[in-house]
Amino acid sequence: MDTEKRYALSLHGLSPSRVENVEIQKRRALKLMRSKSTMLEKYIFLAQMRTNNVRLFYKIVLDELEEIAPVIYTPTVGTACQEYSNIYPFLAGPGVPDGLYLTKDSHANLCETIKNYQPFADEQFQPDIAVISDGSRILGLGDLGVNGMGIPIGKLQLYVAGAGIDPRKTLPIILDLGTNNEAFRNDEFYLGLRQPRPADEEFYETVDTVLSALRTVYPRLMIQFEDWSSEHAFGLLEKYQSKMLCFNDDIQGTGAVILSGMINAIRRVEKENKVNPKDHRIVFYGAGSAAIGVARQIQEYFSSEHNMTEEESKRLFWIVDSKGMVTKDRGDKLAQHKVYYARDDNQGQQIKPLLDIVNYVKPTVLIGLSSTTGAFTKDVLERLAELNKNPIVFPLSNPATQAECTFEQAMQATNHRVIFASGTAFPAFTEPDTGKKHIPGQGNNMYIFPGLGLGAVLARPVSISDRMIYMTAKALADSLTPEETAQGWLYPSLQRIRQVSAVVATAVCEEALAEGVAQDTANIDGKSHDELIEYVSSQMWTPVNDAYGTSRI
Ligand SMILES: NC(=O)C1=CN([C@@H]2O[C@H](COP(=O)(O)OP(=O)(O)OC[C@H]3O[C@@H](n4cnc5c(N)ncnc54)[C@H](OP(=O)(O)O)[C@@H]3O)[C@@H](O)[C@H]2O)C=CC1
Ligand SMILES: CC(=O)C(=O)O
Ligand SMILES: [Mg+2]
Repeated sequence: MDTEKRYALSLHGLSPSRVENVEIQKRRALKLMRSKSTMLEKYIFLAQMRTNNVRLFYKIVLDELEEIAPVIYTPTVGTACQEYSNIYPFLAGPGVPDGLYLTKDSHANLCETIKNYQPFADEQFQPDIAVISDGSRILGLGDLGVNGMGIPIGKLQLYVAGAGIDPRKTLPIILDLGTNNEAFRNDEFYLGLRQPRPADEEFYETVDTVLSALRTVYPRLMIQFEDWSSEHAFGLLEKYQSKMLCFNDDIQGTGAVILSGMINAIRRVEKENKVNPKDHRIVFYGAGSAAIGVARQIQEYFSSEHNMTEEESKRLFWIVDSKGMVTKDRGDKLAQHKVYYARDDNQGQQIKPLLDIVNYVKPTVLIGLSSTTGAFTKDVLERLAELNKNPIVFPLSNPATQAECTFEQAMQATNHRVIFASGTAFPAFTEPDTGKKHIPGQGNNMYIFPGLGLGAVLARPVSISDRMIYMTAKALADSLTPEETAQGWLYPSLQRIRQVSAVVATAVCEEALAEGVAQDTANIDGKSHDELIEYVSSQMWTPVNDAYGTSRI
């Protein structure tokens, strides 16, 4: 802050005399952050910086996204959530809320409680996007109750960094309905309700009340459901998808991002190994919200782009859950979301070990969304490499501790032939003999949700259709530069995240216009594709053009 401003605001004499620009502030902050010995300490340091100096925080996040994303997002956000009740008092500054905490008791004056989250007391800055979780399935770490707040916060930080949503227009929400995590309920430091989660009737009624209140207070709000257990994730999506502006990131965002990487992997093996796309056989290890969401998107791709009938495209998938391969005649009552993909051609065979399933199916693609560390063993990976010149292996569970295998394990077991993407970024792998360096893909919904949200905010469709989600996947797949494609990458460089989000947001606007459901058409209708990308990009908030949230120095 310059000297004149200090006088104007009566802040003169309250800080050292030197007036600094944001570049030197950034260098100092990075030096301090890098000196921290653990990732959690870095997380706490950055959370404090966000409270004290939002502008500097986002300058650093944007400029150094590849270094900072693993701190504010997966994997460290997983540790932060596990520790949230222990670190919470040291994260935000006094009087600066980090998000909106709702319980059933807030009901009496719900709208007032929602309005009470006003870090920016200005009509102009009403929230555009809320990310809401009930903390029941936080990454692959299970029920973390109120500690799950780290997830909505982290996702919204990526909305700002990735798609230029103004931080003043973001609303992180945790709906604290208790927790079934007994260790937390017995922990003296746990900050949430110490009661078991309610039965379904009360659950759906409470969520309904909260969503109605949110929409009453902020009628333009887009709501992202995040990390709700699969038991409820599908039910909520089905109930609200066509009724309000919302989507489920774990089902739809993940579906789109993985389809996108899969399109590029399929193109690669078609070009290099002449594998006919229709000959793919895809095993999903895990059958929860993420796996089924991904399967649905990939199926849509085969139906739309490869003219397969629904029955043909459905038969490309074998789904595996904790009891083994999902079949119609397994003898247990399948959860509703598993029924569609349950096989009926297994001739009575029920197979459980993954290696046996691989031998039975002979897959070209193995996708992990099971939160089961190390499930893709050396034997499994070696067998895939025998079956395929370039096996496609996506261990997508988060954080890295839950991943089905590491990049190094996949490279070693396949003689460096694997086509790979994981949910949390793994380090690059260097071939010991040749020194050739391989960069793994990161199949994480962070490539989709920021652009999807920005597109929804700009076009304000009545609701988010399945086709819009599908179009984001195609746009992301086509967003790679020729250099990125030549290197065999499945996803674009994170450094280009804003360009990529502009392309994704444009796809949403175009599809909303095509479907005739866009409500804010004045600025987007009648523009060419390139003009629309330019317009979308021009709407992104940047920390350098805005003095908001600067510190006192
Ligand atoms: N990369 C990305 O962008 C994303 C990654 N994810 C990750 O996906 C994972 C799963 O999320 P979600 O689907 O919501 O979670 P769920 O807990 O609903 O699903 C987990 C699934 O894995 C199955 N499973 C558990 N143990 C085994 C086992 N030993 N063998 C085979 N299957 C097993 C479960 O079986 P059963 O049904 O029998 O219990 C269940 O179907 C999480 O780690 C999450 O972080 C999620 C969203 C995005
Ligand atoms: C990335 C994400 O949304 C998850 O792991 O749940
Ligand atoms: Mg999630």
